[in-house]
Amino acid sequence: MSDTDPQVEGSKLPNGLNLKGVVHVQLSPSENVVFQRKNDNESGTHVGVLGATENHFILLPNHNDPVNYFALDIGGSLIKMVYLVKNESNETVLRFARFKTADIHECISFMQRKRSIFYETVHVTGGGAYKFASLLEDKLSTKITKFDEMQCLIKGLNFFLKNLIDESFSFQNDQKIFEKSSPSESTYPYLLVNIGSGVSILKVNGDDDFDRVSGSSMGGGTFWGLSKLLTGISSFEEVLELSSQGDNKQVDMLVGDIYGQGRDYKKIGLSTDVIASSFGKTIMSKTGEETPKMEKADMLKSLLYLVCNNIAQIAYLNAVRYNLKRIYFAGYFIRDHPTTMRSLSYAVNFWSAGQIKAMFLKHEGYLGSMGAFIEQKTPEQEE
Ligand SMILES: Nc1ncnc2c1ncn2[C@@H]1O[C@H](COP(=O)(O)OP(=O)(O)O)[C@@H](O)[C@H]1O
Ligand SMILES: CC(C)(COP(=O)(O)O)[C@@H](O)C(=O)NCCC(=O)O
Repeated sequence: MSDTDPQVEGSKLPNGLNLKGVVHVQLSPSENVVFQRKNDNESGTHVGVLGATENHFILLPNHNDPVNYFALDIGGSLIKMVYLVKNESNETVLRFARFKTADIHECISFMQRKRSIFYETVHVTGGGAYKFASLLEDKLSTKITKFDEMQCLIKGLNFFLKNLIDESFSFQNDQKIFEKSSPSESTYPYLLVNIGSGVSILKVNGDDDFDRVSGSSMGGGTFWGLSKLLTGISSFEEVLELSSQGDNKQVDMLVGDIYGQGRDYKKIGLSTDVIASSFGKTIMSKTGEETPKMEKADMLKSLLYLVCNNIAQIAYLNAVRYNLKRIYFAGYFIRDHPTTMRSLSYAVNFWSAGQIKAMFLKHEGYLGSMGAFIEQKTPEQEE
């Protein structure tokens, strides 16, 4: 285990969560599986193949109140859960779990099994807060408090940035370059690009001050859906693994394929190996010739580039539109996956000629659920 230095001195949120001395703990993969199974004492419906975030937990050494808290972000693809438990040493820890939205019953059983503690309400955000409200209230016999998904994303992101050292990093030459991420006034404004099933783009001006400035339907759902259709693979982890072994040049039409091998289109700054047309090689066969057979890995690499390049370009254009120099990419799509982070970083750097920085987050997939966890009921919601 490796601890980071506590950064917050004695803040206590209105909901009673004592954040003094918050410590971020990262487990090695083997420790993590044992840890999760041993402490949860269950077969591990949500454990499966873990995302990067489930290899962490956050220790709240000064929070001694009874532990009674769950928060959910129910999106188009996945349910992300943040919950508080006591560990073997009776310390309070914040933990992270995910379920497929389509398997919401597994999430509900997980919460039912932890029913030894009483909770007055469950904080829920994302579209599923509305879609599944009565199911959750019914099965959990508790009240659901709904929170706005965009508001929760910002709350969660600012919480992580303020309370954890090493939350945010850039990805340069395949290395994570961590920033001391205590946000000062100069952190704002920034752009948040949340890549979930779809993409939401928010300009964040301050702690609670933001506008959703753009979005795109070409997001994580698109990549995952087309990957399934192209390859028949039904595990997202397998898709990511295979994509990193692929060679997109077998599938994409490059500038050099159009201008002649090795030739750049210098006048407009396009080098020979720039993708001219994603998936373009598929249509380069002569009349009467069969469409060339493509390897799964190569198609997946090409598809990942297509989706990442498109998102990065829209992000870049919005950053220029609002004169922003820093873009945080988040959402469960990223999965700490080097090819994804490399591709988003490369594209932002390419389009902005190095003027705009792509940033990533350790808790990339849990901004909304963390936000819902710390969010408070407003007087309107009480009524
Ligand atoms: N194990 C997984 N199963 C399904 N999708 C996954 C998985 N891991 C990562 N993803 C990606 O994450 C996306 C969902 O991201 P998320 O931020 O949870 O969005 P949403 O809130 O819409 O569910 C999926 O569309 C897919 O691209
Ligand atoms: C509707 C959503 C906010 C839902 O969030 P998600 O479950 O995808 O995380 C998101 O999918 C989105 O912003 N889609 C893009 C819509 C658009 O601006 O074109």
